[in-house]
Amino acid sequence: MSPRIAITSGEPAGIGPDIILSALQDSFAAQLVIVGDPDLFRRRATELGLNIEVIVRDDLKDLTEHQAGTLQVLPTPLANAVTTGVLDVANAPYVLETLRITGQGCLDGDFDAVVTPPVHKGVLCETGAHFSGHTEFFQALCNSPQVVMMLASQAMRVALVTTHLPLKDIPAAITPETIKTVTRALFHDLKTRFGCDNPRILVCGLNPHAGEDGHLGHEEIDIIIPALESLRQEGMNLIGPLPADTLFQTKYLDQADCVLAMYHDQGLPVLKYSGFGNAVNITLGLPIIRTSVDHGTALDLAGTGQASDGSLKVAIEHAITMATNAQEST
Ligand SMILES: NC(=O)C1=CN([C@@H]2O[C@H](COP(=O)(O)OP(=O)(O)OC[C@H]3O[C@@H](n4cnc5c(N)ncnc54)[C@H](O)[C@@H]3O)[C@@H](O)[C@H]2O)C=CC1
Ligand SMILES: NCC(=O)COP(=O)(O)O
Repeated sequence: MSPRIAITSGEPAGIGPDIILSALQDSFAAQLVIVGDPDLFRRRATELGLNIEVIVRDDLKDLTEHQAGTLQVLPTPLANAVTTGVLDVANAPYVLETLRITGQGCLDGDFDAVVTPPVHKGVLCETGAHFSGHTEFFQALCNSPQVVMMLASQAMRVALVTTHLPLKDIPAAITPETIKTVTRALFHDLKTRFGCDNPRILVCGLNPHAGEDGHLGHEEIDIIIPALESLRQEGMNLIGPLPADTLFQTKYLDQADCVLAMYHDQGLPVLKYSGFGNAVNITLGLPIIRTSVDHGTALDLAGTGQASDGSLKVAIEHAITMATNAQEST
């Protein structure tokens, strides 16, 4: 049976609904179900001039294979009607509820994977919830000890030791234990989910020039090098730490299955420069499959028809492939 993929609506005022409506005009070999408010999609389709049929599915048993040009929606009500492009904190609980329903549905076996269009982290935090990202939300929901954010483009995969942290908190978060648990989770998923038999991981230093032998910072000598050495004793193929400013070149990337960056803005700008709009964000270390887009809510583009659906299509295709592989391996 083809996999059943749940797709959240993302921030309702942003481009999430637009890219869903646009992407689902294509065919996908899966049952796709949107968890969101059907009226949101009907209104946005009208605004965008798209002719797409919104089918309400109150019962998941009624889901069918995706038909291009249709949207099957598991209804979840918004608090307020949406003004396109304008955030409304009253709708933030709706966004969180769609994440809870889809994450729990994956844990319960109702869905084979969840795909998440972008949410607005700021408006979710305004509810008083501490929301730094889907990655951390699903980690908490699944009670997972260690998750890893990994983005993949045609050119490269980039995983992160730390996720959504203020810059000032990063050095303290780079500990031997974090490096080891993140690298083990990455190594495991590269083998089991991405078919890398003996994953080769290129590791960035934290400081400029990877610390320049201790003259530009000590984290490499005190923490990163010993942690990598200990992981090598476990049989992992690790290269580095290398200076992050020169690591992203073909000579090194061609030797590796993934780059491990120490923090968000060390690795992701390079990946996004090479493939913005066509990359996928995958959370590793979860008991469920979760993929996402490589971009944010782009409130400026919502309702204009100018938002690219490329990354969402890649995220859906990755979720289908990962879910199919998981079905075949059981
Ligand atoms: N997966 C997620 O939930 C993510 C959510 N965000 C959130 O999105 C919000 C806005 O973040 P920004 O940094 O402004 O990033 P953004 O990605 O929303 O926008 C950055 C620029 O890229 C353009 N852009 C974004 N997506 C596009 C698309 N699909 N097609 C064409 N152009 C596109 C925008 O118009 C803007 O010029 C923040 O609250 C952030 O936390 C950001 C990244 C990922
Ligand atoms: N820059 C990637 C990003 O912020 C996405 O985070 P998440 O919401 O997938 O955890």
